[in-house]
Amino acid sequence: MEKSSLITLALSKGRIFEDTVPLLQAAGIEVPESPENSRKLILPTSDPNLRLLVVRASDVPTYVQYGAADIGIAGKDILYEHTKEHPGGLYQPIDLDIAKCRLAVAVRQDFDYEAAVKQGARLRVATKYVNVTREHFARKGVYVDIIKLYGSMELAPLVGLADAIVDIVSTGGTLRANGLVPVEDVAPISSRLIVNQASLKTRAKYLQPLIDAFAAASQGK
Ligand SMILES: Nc1ncnc2c1ncn2[C@@H]1O[C@H](COP(=O)(O)OP(=O)(O)OP(=O)(O)O)[C@@H](O)[C@H]1O
Ligand SMILES: O=P(O)(O)OC[C@H]1O[C@H](OP(=O)(O)OP(=O)(O)O)[C@H](O)[C@@H]1O
Repeated sequence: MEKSSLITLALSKGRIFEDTVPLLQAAGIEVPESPENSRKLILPTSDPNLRLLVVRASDVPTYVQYGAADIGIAGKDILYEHTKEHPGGLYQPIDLDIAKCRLAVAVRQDFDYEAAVKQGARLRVATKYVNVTREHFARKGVYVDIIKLYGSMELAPLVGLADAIVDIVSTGGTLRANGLVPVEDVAPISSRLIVNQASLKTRAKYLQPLIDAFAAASQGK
């Protein structure tokens, strides 16, 4: 097969993979192996022109930006952080309306967030989402010290590492299980299709039909 006809799509395993398979199926593309039952990081599809790269959710924009993948699927939370630090190079044509959740500020049940904000106290906020958090509190005019974490943010207020966290909330179950409450929404989140801008120019013939198929499948959900 001519190399340039092969399209590489980067995505993460778990919820994004699971929500993407039905979109591919709607486009007539089957994925015979899944990251749940295979250790392979490059997965073929029933379309000989399309393969999948299984990478960490936070790494998807990097693979696409550098052209190691032509196209990818990433949460707006990840995209926001990535594009702040590495602007340009990524085209984000479609909101796929999958992996829906929200970014929110949460605190311990016994922490009076409104009072702390009113008093103009300097808040310590733990998060993986440093840029979106800095901008959120700057908009509110609240001074914050941001502590970068890579996961299990819910722990930080429980052990005195932070007054508040900014994290993903969906059902609210994780916050509840840890005695935390959401006090403020930061941004609604869903996943977007992202495309390497150079690939789109040089390989539109192969990429555009796939982008159109994703658009149709996500609208028909
Ligand atoms: N509970 C949830 N419900 C719905 N969508 C979610 C939920 N948690 C995260 N997401 C969305 O799904 C995306 C992928 O989440 P996933 O848990 O697979 O990766 P991650 O653990 O956040 O990232 P990484 O592995 O790079 O640290 C997130 O970027 C977010 O947009
Ligand atoms: O409001 P909820 O429905 O409880 O969802 C929120 C949780 O979901 C995500 O964690 P996930 O389950 O993906 O685990 P991980 O990101 O730590 O792997 C996120 O980091 C929150 O902790």
